[in-house]
Amino acid sequence: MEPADWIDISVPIHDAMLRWPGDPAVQVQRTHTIEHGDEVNLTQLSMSAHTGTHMDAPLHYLPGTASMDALPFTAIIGPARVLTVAAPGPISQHMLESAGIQVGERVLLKTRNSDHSWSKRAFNPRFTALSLEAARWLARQRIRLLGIDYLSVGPGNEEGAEVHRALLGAGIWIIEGLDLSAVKSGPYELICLPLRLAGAEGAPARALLRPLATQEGAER
Ligand SMILES: Nc1ccccc1C(=O)C[C@H](N)C(=O)O
Repeated sequence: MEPADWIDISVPIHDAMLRWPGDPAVQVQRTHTIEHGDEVNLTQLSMSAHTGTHMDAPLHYLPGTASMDALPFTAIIGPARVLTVAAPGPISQHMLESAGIQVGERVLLKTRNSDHSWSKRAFNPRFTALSLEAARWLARQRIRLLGIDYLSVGPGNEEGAEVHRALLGAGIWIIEGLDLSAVKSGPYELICLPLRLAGAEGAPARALLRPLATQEGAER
């Protein structure tokens, strides 16, 4: 029996892509072109480390803490659960609690952000994010990894910073900017590999999911 195919849950990186307000423009420029007489095709990149699908290290909000160098591979490779949160508004503790999240889980939240190809639209200041109480609850649950389908796990106000501090302070690594439009709730195998940016507080990442064999409909 063939294993199910991997699904790419990272967004393409290109000049016109959506970015967090305040982040520099993304530039993916061809500096050498074979057709123009160059020996090779070559691209030069300029962007924030928090562009598109990316990870946040504790250092993003907590001075003196772990940078991307210290990323434990166990956070980014292994079984993960996609949890659909269909309700509008901030994600509450109750919504997560009723899903029975366990210690050590890798949790990817598919919210209403996924209804609208978020990465192809203008910045939505009312994107769906975690409430502070939900973030604090996840911190107490000691999950391993939290992913979300927008450029931030926390709302775009002061509470967003508190949400990050609660999660990162509990040793929970974060993936933001996921494209979960092609996946439904259920158990998956996750591989997320952020770039090894030395000493950095974040890094762009490629992320893939594959339905676990136990998932209904995954076997063919
Ligand atoms: N890219 C930025 C540029 C300037 C200031 C904040 C940010 C952020 O990304 C904060 C956001 N709440 C985050 O998910 O980390």
